[in-house]
Amino acid sequence: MTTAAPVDREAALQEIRAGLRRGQQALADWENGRLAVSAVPGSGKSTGMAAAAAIAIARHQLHLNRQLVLVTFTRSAAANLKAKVRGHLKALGLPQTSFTVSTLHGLALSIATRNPELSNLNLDTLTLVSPSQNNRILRACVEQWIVANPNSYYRLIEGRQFDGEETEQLRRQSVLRTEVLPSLAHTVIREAKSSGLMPAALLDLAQNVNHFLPGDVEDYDVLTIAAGLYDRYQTLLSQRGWIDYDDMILGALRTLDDPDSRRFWQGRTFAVFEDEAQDSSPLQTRLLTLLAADPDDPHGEPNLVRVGDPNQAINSTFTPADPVFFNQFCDDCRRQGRLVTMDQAGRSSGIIMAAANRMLAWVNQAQVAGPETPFRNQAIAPVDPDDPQLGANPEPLGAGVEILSPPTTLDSVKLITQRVSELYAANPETSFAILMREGRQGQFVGNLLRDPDLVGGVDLPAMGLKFYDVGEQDRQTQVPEEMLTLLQFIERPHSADRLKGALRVLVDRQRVPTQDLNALAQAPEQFLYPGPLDAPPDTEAARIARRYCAGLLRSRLELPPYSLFSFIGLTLGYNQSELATADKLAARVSQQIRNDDTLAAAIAVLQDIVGSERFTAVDTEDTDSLYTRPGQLTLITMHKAKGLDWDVVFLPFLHDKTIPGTLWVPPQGEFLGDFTLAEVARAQIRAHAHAGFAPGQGEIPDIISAWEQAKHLKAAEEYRLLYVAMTRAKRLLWMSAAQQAPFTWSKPENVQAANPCPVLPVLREWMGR
Ligand SMILES: Nc1ncnc2c1ncn2[C@@H]1O[C@H](COP(=O)(O)OP(=O)(O)OP(=O)(O)O)[C@@H](O)[C@H]1O
Repeated sequence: MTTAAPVDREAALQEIRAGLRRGQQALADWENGRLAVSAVPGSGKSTGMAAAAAIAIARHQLHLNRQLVLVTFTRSAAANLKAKVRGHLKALGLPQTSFTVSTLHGLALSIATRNPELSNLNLDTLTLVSPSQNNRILRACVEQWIVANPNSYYRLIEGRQFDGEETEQLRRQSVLRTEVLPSLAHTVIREAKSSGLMPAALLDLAQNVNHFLPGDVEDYDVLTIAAGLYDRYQTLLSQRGWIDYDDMILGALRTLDDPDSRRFWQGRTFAVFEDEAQDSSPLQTRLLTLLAADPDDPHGEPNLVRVGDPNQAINSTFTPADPVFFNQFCDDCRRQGRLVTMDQAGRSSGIIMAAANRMLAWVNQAQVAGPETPFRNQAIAPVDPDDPQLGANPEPLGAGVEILSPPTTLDSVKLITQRVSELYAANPETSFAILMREGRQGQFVGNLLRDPDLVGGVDLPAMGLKFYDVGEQDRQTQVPEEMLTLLQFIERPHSADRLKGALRVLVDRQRVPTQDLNALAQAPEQFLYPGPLDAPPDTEAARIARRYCAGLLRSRLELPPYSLFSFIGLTLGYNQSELATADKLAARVSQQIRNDDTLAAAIAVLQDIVGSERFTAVDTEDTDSLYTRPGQLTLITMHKAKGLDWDVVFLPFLHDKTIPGTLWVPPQGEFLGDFTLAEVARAQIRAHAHAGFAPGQGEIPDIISAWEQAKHLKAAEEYRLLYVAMTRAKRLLWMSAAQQAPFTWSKPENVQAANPCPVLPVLREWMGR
């Protein structure tokens, strides 16, 4: 027998550290307590975090019962980080069980479901409410609220003025019942719940709202209405035994309220490292801080390392995440000498970083998004000459930054095609992306690019360039196939093939540990229902597999085929969009089996769907690298592009109507006033959540001030989104605003004169300096 050569651990540790740049090393040198790492785009946050994790594991000799908990925002980020940490641990000869990597919700769910009696969440019985079920619940809440609050409802119908005319009354009722109130409920529940506010607390908050308004402005007591809707929502969810995403976090927090449980989790958690910390809600941060605390010194410093870029916070208008919180954490840490700034980035050419810096400085100084500045004052710097990253800060292509204003949006696309063909001809290994603000712009571009005649005869595919339209591909997920595999197992669990198929899916989705599935599947009956004389594999991994399989089989007895889809989605740990796909699939299948509502019929329909071209499963192993392949032009939204990069990035439709854009009051809702109730309520709740976080915050603003704040919030976020988009480019950042642009992107052919986003003239002037 040969033994592996002993690892010179100290040398290996030094080597890992030497592969880091300055800011990353400061992260790797963390020893205990809190640490804030504020990082610029392209600075290598995950590279730094993976190395820091491995070093901490080695230094503190962590193991299965004393682990480092790494938290990331998405599952693919979790997979990437895990692979990096594993690589380091292998080199160090350290146990792979010394750390976990999960998404925040994944972590919360494992804490909550380990002690169902404390969290009230039981993995065997809970159902994650799907988006469409959620919509139905919201509608039900609205109907119940109307019955219980006829006066408030009538007050809304009256709006700012009303002459009592009957058809107008009916129209207003319909707008309120189907649009305004469901949207208010949707926004408020999310916002309040993730800020840790339950309905009663929201009602209290409503008492503090300033109602001194000018005489001509209608007031509606929006938060009281919102609290009423929220209260009903909670009741309906619990009656049905459903949970939403925030309940997972709340369930975990309830578990940690229990002293024994808290001691258990805190005891096995040595420290928490959080990535993308700018995107966490207050509730999520509370969970991580609690977990990171020392059980013997609960009020001492938690071992909590939070890494993020407040300037890339782009979820604040649809989640309660707000860069205010992470900025505050950074400022607190700075006062104690616990702030690391990772300001060197190797991704882009100097001119691209300089353009992003110029944009950031101008937006902050011009106060284009209200009195608060959208960005943390933090410039991106190039790396040192001896930086470990090969080819850091590459030479620019062309001018590095190119800004155009062609006559129409069609001309923009023609210019892009032209530029791509030149650059691709010069170097077929170049990666390209067109980043759009909204999906409909993507459809417009996609349609043009698929027909060379429309774009001046340049035939990119004929030149060999690959084309990846992410919006289009998104529909092709693995969801249908996985559903089919699990339903087939549920239908015939005693078939070894089907059992194995199901186990493979469970392993691939990281529900069940990797193991020899043949050993489990060879005798399905014994594996699933072992009798006293049977000796099925009895490892921990096998027991986990059995538990999942038993849960699936039980669901067949308890649920109609339609509901099995979301149950399976939950079992497989689907993310929100995958759950939405599962839901859509369920709707489609159940429509086709209306007359034969059986599992067999559902399977037959699914087989058709999976077999058809439209739903061909894509390989989602590593979507990031699929999006950024060399020799490919990728069409993707700015939001999705976060975290990725390309040699050449096109930002074609930068008009002021989209960036920063304006908050919109739909015409049918104008009878209420020049605002939307949902945005008003959001800003009011946020003012409360930010109390103590941002200067001057804390008072709950009146309806008019709240609407003003909502506008600033949106503008600030749009500028950050533009910053994210600009910093995706490595060697050429191409930006344009056509002189004419569509009034709405649902009708791209209807163009009218359009102004550029105010950043463009500023950058142009700066370029010509
Ligand atoms: N120390 C290093 N040595 C070698 N390569 C590095 C190092 N640090 C970062 N890189 C490389 O730099 C690139 C950018 O890193 P990464 O994607 O982690 O940046 P980021 O900070 O997450 O950027 P963003 O926030 O803009 O998405 C990656 O290709 C990574 O491999």
